Amino acid sequence: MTDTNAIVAQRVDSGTPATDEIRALATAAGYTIVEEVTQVRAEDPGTHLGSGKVEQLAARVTETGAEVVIVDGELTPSQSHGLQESLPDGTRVHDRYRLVLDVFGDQAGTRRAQLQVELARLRYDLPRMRETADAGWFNKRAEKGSPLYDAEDRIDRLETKLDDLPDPAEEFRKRRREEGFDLVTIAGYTNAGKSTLLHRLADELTLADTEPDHADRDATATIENRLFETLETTTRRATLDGRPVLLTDTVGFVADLPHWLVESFSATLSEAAAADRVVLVADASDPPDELREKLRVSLDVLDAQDVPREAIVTALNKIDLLDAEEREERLAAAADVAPSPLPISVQEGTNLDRLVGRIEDGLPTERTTVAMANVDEAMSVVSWLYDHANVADVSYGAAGDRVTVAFAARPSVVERARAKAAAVGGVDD
Ligand SMILES: Nc1nc2c(ncn2[C@@H]2O[C@H](COP(=O)(O)OP(=O)(O)OP(=O)(O)O)[C@@H](O)[C@H]2O)c(=O)[nH]1
Ligand SMILES: [Mg+2]
Repeated sequence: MTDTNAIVAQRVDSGTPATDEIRALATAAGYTIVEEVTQVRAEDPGTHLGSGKVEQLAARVTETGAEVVIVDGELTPSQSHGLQESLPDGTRVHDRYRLVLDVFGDQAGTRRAQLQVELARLRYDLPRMRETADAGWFNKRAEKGSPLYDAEDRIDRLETKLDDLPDPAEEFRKRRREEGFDLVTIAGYTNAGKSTLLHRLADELTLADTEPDHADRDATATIENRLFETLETTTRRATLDGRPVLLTDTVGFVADLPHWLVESFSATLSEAAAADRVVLVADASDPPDELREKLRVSLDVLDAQDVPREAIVTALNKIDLLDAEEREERLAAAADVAPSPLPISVQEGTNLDRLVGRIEDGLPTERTTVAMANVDEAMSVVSWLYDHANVADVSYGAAGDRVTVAFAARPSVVERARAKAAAVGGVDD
């Protein structure tokens, strides 16, 4: 964490400036905010803020001794440069994306996350380096040892390194999948309640939790630190209506997250692609337009990962914060972009049974029967099936010498049931 004084600057086209979110982000990145400067006007192509406002900002930087100016928005490389030139020497200018990268950087706990953040930073810095490079320097960019060459070279090497780096969590999931577990991934914007949902569902564990809780953060974290709380995927075992699944929590998306940044965290997104079901969690307490937009972006990201739409269950969380009219309004807004969104409150447990039902609906099942000789051991197979499958019917044939069980279960359970039946004298049906 840095301990640096910063001024927050925000420009809005119209309406009223609101700096809560950018302040929370800046604080999470370790900055002490000593001042804020806001403006309502059209964007200035050269310096983002209007020239009068930039002068005022420069004066405030001098008076407060702030080292950094944080602009709540995306600055083009030339705007960054233009703004920097207008501020006292040595003032650093960060935009919203740079800040997000700082927060990610501070919280990156594993080697993989650190490399991903470094890669994202370089992808962000590269066009800005090109912008500030003088012509002579720019022309030499192909030469080894020049900053641009080094940055491009490092990007290439980081991409290769990340491809080659074994991911223990991925290995774990792969193994479990081979053992026949269904995979359910929880995705969505930061702060939507994904981790809360994971814990809620995983709390209903009936089997021992086999994986260390590696990515859970300090429960005493301050409210500011809740943004991007999850930077590593966490997988827990959960039992949904008697069916064991692996539930994976993922890194939250952020508003206006540019694509290159999303791609830098594609390891987390590939979790979504590998899953049987994706629960897309949205914060229903966001204003309707924002809710709709966040869902749209989330669905785009999932589309880009080739997640089929049928595999997605959309949940509108935190409805405990809304009255009946607001709920209707949010549901209508969400339904514009995502089919049949389900209103839930993880905190109060509202509609979680319906959510579990919808998750289950899409999991692969096979309907079949096994038949066995009616011997004592056959009864233990029948009771095993009651524990692991959805048993529709048990019948004993006319002569009472055979047992036939009709059931539905995921393919791996079917396979195991067949093996068990064969071991106690299975007969062809
Ligand atoms: N009112 C209300 N708050 C909730 C509910 N579910 C979660 N929250 C709160 O929302 C905040 C964010 O929850 P998290 O579970 O950390 O969100 P997340 O989606 O994992 O966020 P990132 O890890 O940052 O992506 C926390 O303060 C939760 O207590 C809910 O149903 N109602
Ligand atoms: Mg989380």
